[in-house]
Amino acid sequence: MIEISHLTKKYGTHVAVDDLNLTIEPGRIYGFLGPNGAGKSTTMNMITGYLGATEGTIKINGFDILAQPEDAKKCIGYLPELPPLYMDMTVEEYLLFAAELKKIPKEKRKPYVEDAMATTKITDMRGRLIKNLSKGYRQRVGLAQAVLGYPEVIILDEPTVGLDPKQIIEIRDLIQSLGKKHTVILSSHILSEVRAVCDYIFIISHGKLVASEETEELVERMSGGQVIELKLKAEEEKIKEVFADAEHITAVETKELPEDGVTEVTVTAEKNKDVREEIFHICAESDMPILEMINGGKSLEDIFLELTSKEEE
Ligand SMILES: Nc1ncnc2c1ncn2[C@@H]1O[C@H](COP(=O)(O)OP(=O)(O)OP(=O)(O)O)[C@@H](O)[C@H]1O
Repeated sequence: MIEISHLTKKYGTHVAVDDLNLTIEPGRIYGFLGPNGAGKSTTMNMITGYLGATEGTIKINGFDILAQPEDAKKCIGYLPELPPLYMDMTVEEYLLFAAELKKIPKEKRKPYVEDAMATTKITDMRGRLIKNLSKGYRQRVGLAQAVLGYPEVIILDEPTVGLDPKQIIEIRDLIQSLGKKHTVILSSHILSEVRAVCDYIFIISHGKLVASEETEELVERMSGGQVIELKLKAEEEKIKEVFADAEHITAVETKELPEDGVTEVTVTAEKNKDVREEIFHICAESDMPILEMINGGKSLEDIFLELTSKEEE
C-alpha cells in the first residue's frame, strides 16, 4: 500500500506537483494519466525515492521513502522512462548486475534472474547483447529488472513509448499479467492505453489531481447519455415533433443539409440507454427514412480534455 499525502515539488518557483493526496491499494493496476508536463515523471521519481519532495510524505507499506529509504525501496520495482540499460552486456549479465545492485543475496541471484526472464518472456534472449535487441525486447529487459526480487509494487513510466503497435500489445499483455501478482502503477499520456490496462485512473493536470476513479466509473460518469448522429430524409419540423414524445431521449438537435429534404439530427439519450432500436421504430412509423446512423458517444479523449483543460480556463 502506498500513501501519498500533501506531496508537493517545486523547481524554483515552478510548482510541478501541487498538494497531491492519494492512496494505492495492493493488487491492482493504476494508471497515472496526464498531458506532457503534467508532473507524472516527477511524481514517479518521488515515489521511487530518486527525487526529494519539497513538501509532503510518501509511505510505502508504512515505510517513509525519505526516512526509511532501504525498506521502502525494497517494496518497489521501477522502470524509468529511459531505462539505464548497459548495451554491451548480455541480458543475463545485466540482470545479474541489477540483482547485485538490488542487494539480492548472492545465492538467490541466479534463480531470481531466471524467474524474472521467464515472467517477461526473454529467457531465449539471455545470451544476446542488449545493443542487438529490438526496442520491444529492450523494454522487456527493463521490465525484468523491475520485477527482479519480487517487489510488491511495480512502477512503469510511459512503458510503451517508442514501440511499434505489435510491441505495444505485447508489453500491455505483459503488464496485465504482472498485475496478477503485483500492484502496478503506470504513467501514460495515452488514454486508450490506460483504459485498456488499468483498473483505476488518476488524472493529473498542472501537478494537481483532477480525477481519481475506477476506470469504468470514470468513463461512465463523464460520458453522459449515448449520442447518436443521424441523417434522416425528413423536414426539421416533423423530426422535432416526432421525437418530442420519445421516451428515453433527452435532447434532439437538427440541421438542414443542402441535400434535398435531408436533415442531420443529433439525439442524446438518457444515461445507460441504448436508443438505436427505438429510433428505428420512431422513424419507420413516421415514414422518415434513415440514411445514416452513427453511434458517437463521448470518447475518453473528450473526457480527458474536459478535465485537463479546466485549469487553463
Ligand atoms: N529538473 C527540472 N527542473 C525544472 N523543471 C522541471 C524539471 N523536471 C521537470 N520540470 C518541469 O516540471 C513539470 C512536470 O514535469 P514532468 O516531467 O514531471 O511531467 P510529465 O507529466 O512526466 O511529462 P512528460 O510525459 O513530458 O515527461 C514540467 O513543466 C517540467 O518542465
